[in-house]
Amino acid sequence: MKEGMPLLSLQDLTITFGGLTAVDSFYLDIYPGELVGLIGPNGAGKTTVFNMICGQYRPTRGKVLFEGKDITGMSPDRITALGIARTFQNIRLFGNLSVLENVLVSFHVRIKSSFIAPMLSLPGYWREEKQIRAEAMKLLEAVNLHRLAHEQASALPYGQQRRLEIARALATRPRLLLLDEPAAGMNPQETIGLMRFIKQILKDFNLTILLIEHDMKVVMGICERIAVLDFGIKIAEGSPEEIKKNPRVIEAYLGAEA
Ligand SMILES: Nc1ncnc2c1ncn2[C@@H]1O[C@H](COP(=O)(O)OP(=O)(O)OP(=O)(O)O)[C@@H](O)[C@H]1O
Repeated sequence: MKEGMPLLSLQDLTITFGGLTAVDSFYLDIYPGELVGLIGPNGAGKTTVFNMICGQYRPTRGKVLFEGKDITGMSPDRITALGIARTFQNIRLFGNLSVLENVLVSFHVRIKSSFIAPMLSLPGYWREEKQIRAEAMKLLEAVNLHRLAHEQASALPYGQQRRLEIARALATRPRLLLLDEPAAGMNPQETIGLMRFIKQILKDFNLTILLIEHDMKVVMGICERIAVLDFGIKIAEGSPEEIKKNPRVIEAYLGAEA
């Protein structure tokens, strides 16, 4: 067990839609600097967990604590401002805008969504457009997309669109980054690149990452710890080695295939 306070603590997290309990009393602690995987068969409730962390869904029961603070039921904007960012299963970019413009939009969202901003009128607080552009370019450099800054986003190969999407999430300066199936639709080479990329940003941006992923090579290759959901219930948690040989996990996946 890790020492100190978890960055994110999910406690008894539960949500029902009509008669269906999509997530049932889910507990998970994530510590600063960790890269944790969240896996499970289709429909297990993984994305629903993300939606409850980020404020898209309000849990029926239970709590989301971030840095010890109860953020359950807060608006997505406020949660972003507190330092949680996410990407989606389906890439969400402004395809007709350039790579740079896509990141600029995210910076503007960050400034707008900061609930302290309107109260501050300190000179120099409001960054000039020029400074924001410089910052956006710096971010693109850090994720090695700067050479493509003026390309149209939709013209990028799939793997780079994924990186751009992650760069947009990074523009909000998160402490916690939630990645929803980042390797989906990637070819094997793009997947290897993505794994390196995730490990690199974890370090370079001082992040903590929770990752949903179906590609077991990715999950087993980069996660230190993995939680497994099946029909909304956590059936296992442990190291990749432990998860690989866990009979309940094997059964859940074999059952899903059959
Ligand atoms: N807004 C909603 N209204 C009704 N049911 C929902 C809603 N959101 C999710 N569900 C249901 O909750 C369950 C879990 O869905 P979720 O998308 O979280 O699964 P998942 O593990 O992310 O699946 P996948 O791997 O296929 O993306 C599913 O049965 C889904 O139909």
